[in-house]
Amino acid sequence: SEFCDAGTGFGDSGCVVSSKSASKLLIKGGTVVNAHHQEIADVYVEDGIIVAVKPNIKVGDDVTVLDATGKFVMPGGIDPHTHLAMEFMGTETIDDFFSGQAAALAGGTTMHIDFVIPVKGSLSKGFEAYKEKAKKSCMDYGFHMAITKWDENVSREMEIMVKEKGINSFKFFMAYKGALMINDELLLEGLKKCKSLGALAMVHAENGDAVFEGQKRMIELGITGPEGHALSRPPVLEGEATARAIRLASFVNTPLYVVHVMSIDAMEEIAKARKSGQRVIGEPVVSGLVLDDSGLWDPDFINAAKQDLILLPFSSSLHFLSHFLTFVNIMIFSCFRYVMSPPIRALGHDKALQAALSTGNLQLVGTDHCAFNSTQKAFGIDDFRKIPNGVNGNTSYHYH
Ligand SMILES: NC(=O)NCCC(=O)O
Ligand SMILES: [Zn+2]
Repeated sequence: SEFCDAGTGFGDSGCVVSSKSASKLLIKGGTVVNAHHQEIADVYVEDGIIVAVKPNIKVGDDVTVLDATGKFVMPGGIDPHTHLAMEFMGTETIDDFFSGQAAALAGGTTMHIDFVIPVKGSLSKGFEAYKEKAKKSCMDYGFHMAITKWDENVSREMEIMVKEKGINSFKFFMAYKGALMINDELLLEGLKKCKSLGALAMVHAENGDAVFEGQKRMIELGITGPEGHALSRPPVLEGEATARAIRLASFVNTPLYVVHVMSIDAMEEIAKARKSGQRVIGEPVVSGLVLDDSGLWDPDFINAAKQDLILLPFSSSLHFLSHFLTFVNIMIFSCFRYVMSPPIRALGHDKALQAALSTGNLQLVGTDHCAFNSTQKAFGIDDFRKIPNGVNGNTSYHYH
């Protein structure tokens, strides 16, 4: 593939790195962007290691030269939060370890960390399954692992993951009642185990019991559309779970990583804990940083529909019908596209999260890339609770 040819081959994918292109490479004339500044310069690489960054580097014929004039040359991004080939809510994400990684590479991300989901609670079975899924990889990746139940075996397997498989971060879902959700007792066991292993505990922080209650309330009120998703799991439930996880981590005295911080409520809990000296990391995601919940409500639905219909080339009735159905599909499901958990929040949370990132109250950005197509999103056409949760975002990771 073109990705393999670019010298990024990895794993069992059959990629072969050509010796000429990989051993000596000059990236010429681009705008080199580093943390401290940017300048037009050449980048000389030998055996995968950057040897020099300066203007007008002269090289011999044995060096592969890439002309980067007019382009930015910057370090590859590391996306700490993705879900590729994830089986979730009765379906599987549309991006697997090839298509998802190809999308990431196109946007300048060169490494990502995905979440292994245990198989019936078994970490080793989950690990084997994800190793298989990842065989088609075309870039670097690592794994976190979710913990979805607790017993002696899980405890032992956590040790094996850390000591033998190179996984040292474990995620606990405080939401998705009846599926991935764990209770406080399990969270405490998990935190203690992470502490004893020197592993990092991560939480998806929403109060799953209250979300369940909120969802029932929406359905009783007759609110079945995507806006019910946001209304049923407001920021207060994210703030509550974030505060609870932080306090339990403090009780156990172990570090905590809060994934996809979507609200001011959660962010302020993290900021407060950090100020008091607790080791807590907060990760906003691209969708939460740059979008607001207006996509879920879409007030222009009818107007947009009229305009597009006039432009449609309907030379035959069949042609018209097919365009119309495609159009309806796009319009209806455009708001479904924004359904993820915790939800994309009302205007204002995005800017506050950006500010928290720039002042250091939040530490790193992920994408939570978890893509479903419109057919999959349509599972929830009559009931927002059945819309597979997740948004895309890994191609645009670097642009934001
Ligand atoms: N975030 C989301 O909606 N989907 C991915 C699974 C998760 O991280 O909760
Ligand atoms: Zn996620």
